[in-house]
Amino acid sequence: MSDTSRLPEARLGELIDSLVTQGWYVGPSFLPAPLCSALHAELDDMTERDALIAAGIGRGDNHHLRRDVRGDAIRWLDRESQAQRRYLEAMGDLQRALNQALFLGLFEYEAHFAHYPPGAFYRRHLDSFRGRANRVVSTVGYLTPDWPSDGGGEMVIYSPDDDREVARVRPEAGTFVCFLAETIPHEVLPTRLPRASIAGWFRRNASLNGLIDPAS
Ligand SMILES: O=C(O)CCC(=O)C(=O)O
Ligand SMILES: [Fe+2]
Repeated sequence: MSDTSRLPEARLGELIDSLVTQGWYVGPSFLPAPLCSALHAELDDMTERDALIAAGIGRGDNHHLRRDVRGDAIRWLDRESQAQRRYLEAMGDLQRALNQALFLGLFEYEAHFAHYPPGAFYRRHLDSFRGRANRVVSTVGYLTPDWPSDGGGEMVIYSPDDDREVARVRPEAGTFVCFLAETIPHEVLPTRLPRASIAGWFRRNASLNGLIDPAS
């Protein structure tokens, strides 16, 4: 893996402009290729070792499995590998850039690996409900190289205003997507191939029923 995981200033600027004007950003070749392949190898290894857990929906007591809604298996990043630390460092750069440009007051980032086996999908949803949770900005980094055009598994982004499809993203290694968690509906179409990604969220400190920043 190369030495640096720093994100180029120009790409960060492009991302911020796009978030401001349309609420979402899609950046092909945004993440360094050596970093993606190290993370991909790590996720493959976790899949083989059965170290992933079926993803659910909802938070806290409301958490439950819904295979009719989402079919991925996940594992939260824990800084155990150099590749994870580099990815999180890059997200730290992004967090600083977002806070400086947009005064979002983001204070924390949480992220999980996600493996979608063939046939899996994630129905249309929002990552955060208005006025409830504290996820402000969503990110997805894709890890599978040479994704074919008939591989399925695209991420579809919808307009918050009129529900029209505004983007369809092939989950190709290096591509990075970022959007406003409370307003941008999106979904993952059924994938034909095993699909590898890291989904993450920048959070703002939120107070709920007198609890500061309740656990997710
Ligand atoms: O993997 C993707 O393209 C999106 C995943 C997603 O929407 C989520 O995990 O909330
Ligand atoms: Fe999502």
